[in-house]
Order: sequence, then structure tokens, then C-alpha cells
Amino acid sequence: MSRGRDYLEVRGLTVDFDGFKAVDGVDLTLLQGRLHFLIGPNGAGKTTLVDALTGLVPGTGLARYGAHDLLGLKPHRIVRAGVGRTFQTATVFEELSVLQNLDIAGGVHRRAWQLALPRRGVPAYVDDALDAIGLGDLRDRPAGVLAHGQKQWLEIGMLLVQDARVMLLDEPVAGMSAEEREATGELLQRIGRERTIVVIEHDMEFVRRFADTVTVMHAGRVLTEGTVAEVQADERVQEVYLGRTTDAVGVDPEAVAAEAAGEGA
Ligand SMILES: Nc1ncnc2c1ncn2[C@@H]1O[C@H](COP(=O)(O)OP(=O)(O)OP(=O)(O)O)[C@@H](O)[C@H]1O
Repeated sequence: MSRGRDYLEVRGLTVDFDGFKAVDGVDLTLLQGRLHFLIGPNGAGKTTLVDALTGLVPGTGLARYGAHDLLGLKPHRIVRAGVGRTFQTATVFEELSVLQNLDIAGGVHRRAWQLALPRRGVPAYVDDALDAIGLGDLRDRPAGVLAHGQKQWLEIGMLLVQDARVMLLDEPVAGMSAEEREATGELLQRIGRERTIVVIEHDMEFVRRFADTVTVMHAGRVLTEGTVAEVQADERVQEVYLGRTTDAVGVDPEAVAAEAAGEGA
């Protein structure tokens, strides 16, 4: 991974739940330095795809990152290989401070005997992460008192201190205010320059505003891939979203049709 851009290459990824293929032969090439968005109706297989890439469900095929095939690794090895994720619901330790949450997350790269040593001061990488996520002023507050958006930022900070080079984020802006969404998008743009970031998202405004590349999934497969304008102009995408799932993904069918016809913003 020393030359050129980092990337995660997924080939023929399949997740079979007792004969039901929730993910069905997915190919993806995810490049460092771009904000990739994964969209698609409910049940399309987006979260299951991320579950397979992070070792939470078994998948077949290939998910190559550097020297590793992620599909053959246990979850903690995948974290060590530099691949981290967030969940739809934040998984911070509510009773611990922001700083303690970050410090614990940073422990994945420390050896067991190092974890037992008394620690002086705050490691530089924890300070850097605090700066990046803008929670420096709240560092000593229990994570439980943070606003919803701040908890999502803390989770992203936890991935930063883990030195996750690939970040898989499941609906990071769900439930956020417009300002928080904007701040989150800008944060992802900043940290995404040197990382591979994949965002599962239903909020099409957010996708339009921040996506470099959009992959549309439907029924476990990749329906199409491209820029926001390209995927919105794709008739198959319109069919998927114009169908019964339109409301669920927050897409206004008339706006999609207008944009496809070149009338929209
Ligand atoms: N452990 C499981 N066992 C059986 N089926 C499952 C399991 N996990 C997910 N599924 C099914 O796999 C399909 C894909 O689900 P998944 O959650 O990946 O979709 P999604 O695109 O993330 O949807 P959403 O946008 O609603 O989160 C769904 O039909 C779901 O019911």
C-alpha cells in the first residue's frame, strides 16, 4: 500500500442467509480520497455488505485491502488491518468521558502490557482526533451527555485514533440538524483526503452535497455507480425509487424525474 492510492477491492461478495442472498455478487472498487456513498431502498443489502466487510457476518468472494482479504479475518483483525465502521446507533461508552472513549479506542494498537501502564498526559493522536471532530471543549464530559450528532462525531474520532484507513459509516447524519449534517460532511471531506470513506445514506440532500461517487444497491446487487447526476439520470434507479420504496429513501420522484430531464438543480 506504499505506492499510489490506497483502495479496497470487493469482488463477487455474497452473503447468503439460509438460501437468501442479502448481498449477491457485489463488485466495488473504493478509492482513497473520494467520498463514496452507498444508497438503495430498505433491504437492498447495504448494511449487510458492511457487516461482511467488518467480519460480523460471513461472506464469500473477495474483499482485498492491501495484503489482506478481509473476508478471511476476525473482526478485531479487520480493525487492526485499518478498517473501521460506525453503526446506525452510536456505540460510545456513555459513562466515560469523551477523552476516555478516544483513549480506549486507541488501545487497539497498543499491546496488552502497554494498556496496563499508567499513562501520562494525552497522546498526540488523541488530541489530533479531538481537534478533528471539534469536541476539544467537551473532552472531560461524559459521552452520555453529548448531543446525538456529537456522539456520531465521537465515533468518527474513535475511528481516527484507531487509525482506520478505511471507514464504513452507517447513516452518520440520521437525526442530525442541518448544521450538524453540514459540519459532518465537511469533517468527512477533511479526513477523507487520506482515507477511503464509504457512507451508507438515505438522506439524498446530503448525498447530493457531498458524494464523489454513488453506488446504488438493489436486491443485494449493484444497480449502477457514478456521480450523483449520473445515477439520478439512470432509468433503473428511477424505477427502483419510483416504486414502492420511494418515500422510505426520502427521494421525491418528481424531483428525480425533473433532474433526469435536466430541469432540476
Ligand atoms: N441475519 C439475517 N438473517 C436473515 N436475513 C437478514 C439478516 N440480516 C439482514 N437480512 C435481510 O437481508 C436484507 C438486506 O438487509 P440490510 O439491512 O443489509 O439492507 P439495507 O440496505 O441496509 O436496508 P436499510 O436501508 O433498511 O438499513 C433484508 O431483506 C434483511 O431482512
